[in-house]
Amino acid sequence: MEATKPSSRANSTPAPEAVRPPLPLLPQLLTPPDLKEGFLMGEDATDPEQNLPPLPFMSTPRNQWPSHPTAAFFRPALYTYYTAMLAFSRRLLRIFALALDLPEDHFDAITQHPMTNVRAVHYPPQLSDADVGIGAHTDFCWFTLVAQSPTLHPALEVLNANGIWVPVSHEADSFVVNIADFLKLVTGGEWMSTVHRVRNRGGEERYSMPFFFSPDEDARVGVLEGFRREGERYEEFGVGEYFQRRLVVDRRTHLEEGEGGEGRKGGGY
Ligand SMILES: O=C(O)CCC(=O)C(=O)O
Ligand SMILES: [Fe+2]
Repeated sequence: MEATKPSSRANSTPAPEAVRPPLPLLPQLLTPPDLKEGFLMGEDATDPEQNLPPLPFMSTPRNQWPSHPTAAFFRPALYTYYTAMLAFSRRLLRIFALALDLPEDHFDAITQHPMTNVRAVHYPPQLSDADVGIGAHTDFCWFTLVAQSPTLHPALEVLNANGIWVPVSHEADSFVVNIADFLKLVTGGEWMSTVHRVRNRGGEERYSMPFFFSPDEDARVGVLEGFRREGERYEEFGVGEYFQRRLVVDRRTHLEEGEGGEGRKGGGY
């Protein structure tokens, strides 16, 4: 369960400002099914650290920084991380463009003021196998870079093509790179979003800091020319709109949809 899900907006077209609501703290979420707690921050044109031009859909503050004096270190520390991860992600997106036989700057035009999130998450040890840190899902961004704390028992698991859950051990000085829905969408399903989950069953505290990197909220995306199948009709759709739909649809429901179907006319989401 994520505190950011705006459940009351499920049936209404969101006002532009409402697509990405203010980012709340994620306190006291130690209730099943998701056994985790954390702080969420993201792109916010009202935070001077981000140096963003005025953007009409981002005119009210989103990030909610703790104000207690003991937390004074937190905002600069997260911004140091955020700034480095944003630059790194932009470079990685260019590498992915080259890997897709596209000019390296192909995605730059729709990733000018990208939707971004850093989550600083704590997973307490699970007391029961019935609990989960975070249930099976794919991420709805271009890709996610996950820094995870070392635990003897790997807690992050990814689902391979044979339906086997593969544990992802901590490796020093490395990130886990999860390909996510927008890369799946533009490649017509050729690149799959990584299905993953967290089960912290080793008795240790676990911390992770995923960085989620998406296209611009006001961009439109569709299946790339080179990945279209003959005879299929394709449509573009708004990134913010897709994001909103994913926020209000349970992630597990999404996993039941036809793989690679999004972006194809009639595929739906
Ligand atoms: O904590 C992790 O390793 C992954 C977290 C995750 O998948 C998510 O927040 O979407
Ligand atoms: Fe995830």
